[in-house]
Amino acid sequence: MPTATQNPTRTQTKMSTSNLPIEPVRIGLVSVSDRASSGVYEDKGIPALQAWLGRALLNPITWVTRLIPDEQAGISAALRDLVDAEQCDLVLTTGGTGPALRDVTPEATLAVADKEMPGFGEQMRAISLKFVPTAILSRQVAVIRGKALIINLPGQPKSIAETLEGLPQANPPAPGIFAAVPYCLDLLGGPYLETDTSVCAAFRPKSAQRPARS
Ligand SMILES: Nc1ncnc2c1ncn2[C@@H]1O[C@H](COP(=O)(O)OP(=O)(O)OP(=O)(O)O)[C@@H](O)[C@H]1O
Ligand SMILES: Nc1nc2c(c(=O)[nH]1)N[C@H]1C(S)=C(S)[C@@H](COP(=O)(O)O)O[C@H]1N2
Repeated sequence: MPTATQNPTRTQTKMSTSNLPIEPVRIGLVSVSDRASSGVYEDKGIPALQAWLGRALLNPITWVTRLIPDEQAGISAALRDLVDAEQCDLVLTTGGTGPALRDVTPEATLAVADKEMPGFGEQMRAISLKFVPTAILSRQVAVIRGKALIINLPGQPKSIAETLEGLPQANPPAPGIFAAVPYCLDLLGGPYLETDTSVCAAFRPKSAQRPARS
């Protein structure tokens, strides 16, 4: 069932030292799973995405969620709806990126793309190899549609934090992909994403940084 909900932990408008309010963000979440969508097992994809993003982001978040089967036309339709009608700034999918016959999330994502962003898939596979040797089986992609960034993540619920957060404390550090998402949204004219640096330090060039909050 389509749903749009507010992040209960970050609803009030906060002010920065520079007096700019923290901007709200609309995030679409799509869990692609034949078994979770038909009730064979409970969906853990959307809760895992909300848990990580709710920890990482200071912005008030409106979630728009979809739990759907591995059907290419349905996945593309959900992505178009989340970007074009629901006006999501960022859309994350989980599941359906592997080599199995029914894994078609990358094809469905590329079908709605204005531009491809290959760096995200490259970095996710590089990070994931530090967790599992089967990381190379994920064909995950990221694309721009309109002013929104759409990113595929693997279906295994633990892979969500692994790929978004990476291993920033490792030597050498392995940055997760989310560090690059705030500046990507800046370049698309989206909301200014602010992160809890203990979870994920957003990287922006100095010229794009706003004063830090106290
Ligand atoms: N949405 C989900 N909720 C809970 N667990 C999941 C979810 N998606 C995947 N998993 C777990 O991760 C494993 C690997 O995910 P994968 O996407 O390959 O599943 P799958 O074999 O394609 O099946 P399905 O599409 O029915 O979830 C699954 O076997 C399941 O244990
Ligand atoms: N970080 C991370 N990446 C991962 C995994 C994982 O557990 N953690 N699982 C891999 C496996 S086993 C598969 S088959 C592919 C594709 O998974 P999907 O079809 O569920 O999207 O993602 C890979 N990438």
